[in-house]
Amino acid sequence: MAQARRVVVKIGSSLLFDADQRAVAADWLASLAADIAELRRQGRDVIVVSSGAVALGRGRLNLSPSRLQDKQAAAAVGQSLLMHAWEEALAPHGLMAGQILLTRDDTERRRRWLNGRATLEALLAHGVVPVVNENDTVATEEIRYGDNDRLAARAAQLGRADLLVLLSDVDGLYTADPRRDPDARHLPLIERLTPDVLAMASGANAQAGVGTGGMATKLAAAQIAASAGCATVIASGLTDYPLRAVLDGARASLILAPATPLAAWKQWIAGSVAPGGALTLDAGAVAALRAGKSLLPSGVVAVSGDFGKGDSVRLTGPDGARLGVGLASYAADEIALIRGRHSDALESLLGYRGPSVVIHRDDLVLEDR
Ligand SMILES: Nc1ncnc2c1ncn2[C@@H]1O[C@H](COP(=O)(O)OP(=O)(O)O)[C@@H](O)[C@H]1O
Ligand SMILES: N[C@@H](CCC(=O)OP(=O)(O)O)C(=O)O
Repeated sequence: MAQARRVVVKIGSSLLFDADQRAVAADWLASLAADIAELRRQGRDVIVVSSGAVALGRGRLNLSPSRLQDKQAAAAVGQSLLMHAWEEALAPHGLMAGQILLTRDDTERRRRWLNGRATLEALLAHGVVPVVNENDTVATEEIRYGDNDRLAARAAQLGRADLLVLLSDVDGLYTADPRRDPDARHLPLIERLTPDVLAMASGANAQAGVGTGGMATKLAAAQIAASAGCATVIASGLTDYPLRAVLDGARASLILAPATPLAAWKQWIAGSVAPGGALTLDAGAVAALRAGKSLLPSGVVAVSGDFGKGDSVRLTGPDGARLGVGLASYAADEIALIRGRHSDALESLLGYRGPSVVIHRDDLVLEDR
């Protein structure tokens, strides 16, 4: 955590909701908010993934829903209570909360993904703490995450975080469920999530009552995060100032990621996307890209194919030589309009203010010469 540039912190319902008081665990949340403020003072971006809407809504409505639509109704009531709690906790530190509600669909469709990513970046640029939860009111079984551990991993991927912190009621991964097996050993460092490691975790803890995850979903989340170049820490949220405790050396489990977020993102672009079109560039643009710059509209000579914003496109030089592949910030018909033009002219040509580049350098993978 002391090295991370961008941290996603996930808080489960059982930590945020005080079941005895049937209300937000306000003092604990205030201590977590102080930790978040401290991380931000250190120059780190923080994204929160917070459960608790269903639990809070149940309390307010005084019902124990079992049908999906009743849980969704509880979430609708509880989500505003949840955001209010975050606003109140962050305000003493001069911080604002910004609500982001996602379904699995939003993180699987590329255009929505890019929009979500842009919003997240804009919130962080404005100094806001994004507070992410599942969009429970519209999520049906097919498009639900169901637990916020995996949602948190997707948020980490969306935000290109380098650390995901899953705060739980247990201080990390053990060789077996420590509630059931007194001989279970704590594992401080997991270099790779092998099948043996994955088999150590069991599913949801029926006793806990609120929350849906269990250790198995935490490891599933850590796997998603690792593939996006993000390490995961599983730590106890049962103490006040839980992030400070981890920084001070409290027992926790660290699951490493094999690459950096940017390298993982570029591998994904290079490997898993079939290009939907092509751009021919002039010699100046080729030289600029080789020097590590983004692609400006002025360097695009020709567009082919019918691709949308966020789709991958092949890039070729003026002589037809293959240059690489990248994700387009604009659709093919828009690039046809703005190609060869200066970035200043884009707004009047397109009728809205979009990105100043056709392909951002982070979204670009060049072939070796
Ligand atoms: N191998 C394991 N190591 C640690 N905890 C485990 C393991 N297998 C199962 N568990 C259980 O997972 C629980 C954590 O999951 P859960 O209660 O869903 O957390 P949260 O509500 O914080 O998401 C622990 O309290 C523990 O009983
Ligand atoms: N979106 C739901 C949370 C789902 C859930 O319980 O997740 P978790 O606490 O990770 O087991 C809510 O806000 O109540």
